Amino acid sequence: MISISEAYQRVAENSEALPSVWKSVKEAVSYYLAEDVIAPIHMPPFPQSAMDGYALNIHDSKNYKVVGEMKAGDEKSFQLQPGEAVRIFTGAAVPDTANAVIMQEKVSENKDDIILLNSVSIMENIRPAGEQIQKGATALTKGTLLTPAAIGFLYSLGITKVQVHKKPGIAIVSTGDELIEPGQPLSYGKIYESNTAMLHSALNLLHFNDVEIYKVKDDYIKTLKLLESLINNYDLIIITGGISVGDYDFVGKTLKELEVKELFYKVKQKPGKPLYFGKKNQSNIFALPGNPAAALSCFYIYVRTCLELQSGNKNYHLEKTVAPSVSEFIKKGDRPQFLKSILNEKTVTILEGQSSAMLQTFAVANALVYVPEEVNEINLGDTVEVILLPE
Ligand SMILES: Nc1nc2c(c(=O)[nH]1)N[C@H]1C(S)=C(S)[C@@H](COP(=O)(O)OP(=O)(O)OC[C@H]3O[C@@H](n4cnc5c(N)ncnc54)[C@H](O)[C@@H]3O)O[C@H]1N2
Ligand code: MOO
Repeated sequence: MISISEAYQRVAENSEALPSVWKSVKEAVSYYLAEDVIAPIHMPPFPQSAMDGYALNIHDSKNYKVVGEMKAGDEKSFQLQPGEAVRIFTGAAVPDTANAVIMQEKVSENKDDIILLNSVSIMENIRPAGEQIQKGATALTKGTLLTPAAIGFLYSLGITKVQVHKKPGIAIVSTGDELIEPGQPLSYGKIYESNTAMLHSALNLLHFNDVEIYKVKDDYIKTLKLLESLINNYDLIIITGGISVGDYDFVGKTLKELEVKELFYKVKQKPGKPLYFGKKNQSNIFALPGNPAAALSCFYIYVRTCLELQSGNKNYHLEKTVAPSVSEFIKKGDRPQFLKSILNEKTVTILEGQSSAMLQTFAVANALVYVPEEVNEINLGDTVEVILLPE
């Protein structure tokens, strides 16, 4: 049995960024750039007016003659002499012969001329060509997360395709003879299968949408055949259940039979002791405990880390904070523990019902309090480490 930090490190060391693929920018939100993006144009592409007003060729007097009009999109050009102005609107190209734009609120307008009510400074309200970025400069660097703002920026440069790290293709596998689909009648000894829907929704929440779901009975041959068909066809395989030591727990045995390289099996933690992580060729494989709350805890701590690193989020780390506890807790046993909790602005509440079979508590939690091995109890006001959950 290895420690949490050792297990975490093995996940981090064995989750390489996936190869780059070309992706349409409009579908690239939440992807990470695999290459620097170079600006193909100046932005703005021309000197641009930041205001509705008048573009001026400045001279000594406050009177200007208005010789024409430029609205956004106009392709006209004007040769302004000192003392001449054009009526101009926000976003329009400022004539090269103008050296300031004055807001219309700061002039008195007559028929063909204007009088400035304020002084004006050179380049006022003109966004020079390339002010935001120059043609040939690096617009976004490799490793950048493509947010909606980044998508907009790329489009503003006319870029419609980028190289991003592929996101993992993911298979979720549920195992167990006791599992019934919701919608079917529940017979004695059976429970509704909930882990695949839970993990699928956690993946979607984190922007991993290339997911397929498989279900298999507690049957050695069927499990072997299914896992054999998935290995090499998915970047990440997440199995739930059947990883403990029972006679009908076939996951570990079949992974061994399929020559998956075991990176660890069993972590000194609660919940999630029988967590397994392995690798074969391009496939990373997690076997999560079947107990739903244990499966989800392991997902947030270990599987998510693997997914983020595979996606090129090389600076990923668990989001943590510290907060004073407003609950008491006595730890049984010596395994470090992750406790379903509610973190608010100032304090953290450790919830009742921490069993790894219970999801009711998890359903209202937004954080996990981490209780290290050497800590046996948490008292009111103790500062505790808190891992934030995605919402
Ligand atoms: N002798 C020992 N027994 C157990 C040990 C141990 O060290 N020695 N470890 C216990 C711990 S800790 C855990 S956690 C569980 C993990 O067992 P498995 O991963 O083999 O999971 P299963 O036995 O298949 O299922 C456990 C539990 O979860 C329910 N389950 C499974 N899959 C689903 C699903 N898709 N949806 C909803 N619920 C599911 C299943 O019905 C069981 O109740 O092992 C302990 N045993
Ligand atoms: O790991 Mo188990 O989740 O302790 O019940």
